Amino acid sequence: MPSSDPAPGSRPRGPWLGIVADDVTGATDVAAYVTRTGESVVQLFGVPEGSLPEVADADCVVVALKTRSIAAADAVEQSLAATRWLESVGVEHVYVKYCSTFDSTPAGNIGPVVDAIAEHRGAGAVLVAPAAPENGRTVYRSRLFVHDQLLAESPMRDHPLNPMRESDLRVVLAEQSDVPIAAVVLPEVLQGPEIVQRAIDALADPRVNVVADAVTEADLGVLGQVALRHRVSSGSAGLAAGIAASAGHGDVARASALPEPPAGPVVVLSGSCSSATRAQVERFAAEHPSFVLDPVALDAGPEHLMVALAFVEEALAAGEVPLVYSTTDPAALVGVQERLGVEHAASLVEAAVGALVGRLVEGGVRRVVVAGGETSGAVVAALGPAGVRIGVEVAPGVPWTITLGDEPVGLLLKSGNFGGPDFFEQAASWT
Ligand SMILES: Nc1ncnc2c1ncn2[C@@H]1O[C@H](COP(=O)(O)OP(=O)(O)O)[C@@H](O)[C@H]1O
Ligand SMILES: O=C(O)[C@@H](O)C(=O)COP(=O)(O)O
Repeated sequence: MPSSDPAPGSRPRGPWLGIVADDVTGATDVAAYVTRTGESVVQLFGVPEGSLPEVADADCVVVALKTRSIAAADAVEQSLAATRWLESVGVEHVYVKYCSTFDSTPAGNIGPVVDAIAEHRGAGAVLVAPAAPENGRTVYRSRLFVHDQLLAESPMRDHPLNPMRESDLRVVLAEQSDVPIAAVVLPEVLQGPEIVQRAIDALADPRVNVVADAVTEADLGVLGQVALRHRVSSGSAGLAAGIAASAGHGDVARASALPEPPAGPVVVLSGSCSSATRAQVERFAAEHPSFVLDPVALDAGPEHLMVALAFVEEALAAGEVPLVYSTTDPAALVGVQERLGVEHAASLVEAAVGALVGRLVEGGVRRVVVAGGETSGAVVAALGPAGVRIGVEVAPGVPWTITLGDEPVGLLLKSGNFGGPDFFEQAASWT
């Protein structure tokens, strides 16, 4: 039987919504969406050791993990640890945030993580709703669209780590999960939460993952009302905002008074090879000093990284906003991956970006713009903040974040496919 949570209504004290996000940019995306609804949101990197003062005052806590592309068993273990921690601070609903393009492989990690958290919390039905219409992700008849293309026909089919070659989410999920899969289709969603809930209640299986259609924010509002009746739900930032809005206790004034990043030198780092980022890199590199980080050269020894660092320091000294990127097109990427191995190539880039950002922040950089989820994970791991406050959005789902602690740094962590062609310019000239 689906298990029910306390009904939405008066404002709870302390965090009521806990989000386990499978990468760092996905976490900032969902944090921004929930922030918009007037809830106060704190984003943490990993599971904290003890309590944090910022958490007690928050309505929503997002735990950003880096579990999207690791072994499923590790992803499950970390996600359960995050869930337990969120439960320890009192959250009522646990939301599993994954990519709006359902980034995963037959080994996981969406299915294994959703199933493990659902089992841990004794959940019955879990919504699986990755739609994020504002960023062009819609789900109809369980097929995921990226703007006007089916997922499997979109640039996601060439993703470096998880090429998505199937658009029917029931098929994708069935490869990763033994739990029965059902669908809630748009005509049901359009009839409102009671009809959706009735459809779920009519399902024979006590434990079921329910792929839910949604093509508008209003659809996600309906699903949000349904999700609030359950202990666990899952999707991208879209459904999380639907849940937060449906809870109905957001403080609208708070959403319009968000913090700005600290002033100071800016660098742009890009390890994303997604199509949106490629266009952003091309445009920014035409106007600003830029350095190509080459995994093959990184593999040859430390010199390439030293050259990159010197290049950036020189540009900063000249008052420029430098760009360092490994961003490349699908054909070149395949060439590098065949030569070095997918994981080794990625880890070379990520280690280099991490090493660079550590030195640059030590040297006084106060705003770091990063493209790519895994790449952002490497940046955060290198800088090591416990968490961030959520600031103003530069593009939908891409907010400035400000590190907690004494010497705040502004981090703008961009999911690969987010932002328009001028995104880096917008970020670099942000006042
Ligand atoms: N030139 C390259 N060759 C091989 N791998 C690369 C290259 N550039 C980036 N990568 C790797 O590709 C992955 C891109 O993923 P990510 O940073 O999450 O970007 P996105 O958000 O676009 O998915 C990272 O692991 C990164 O290290
Ligand atoms: O849901 C989304 O699309 C994003 O929040 C996200 O997770 C994107 O992943 P990356 O492109 O790997 O950052």
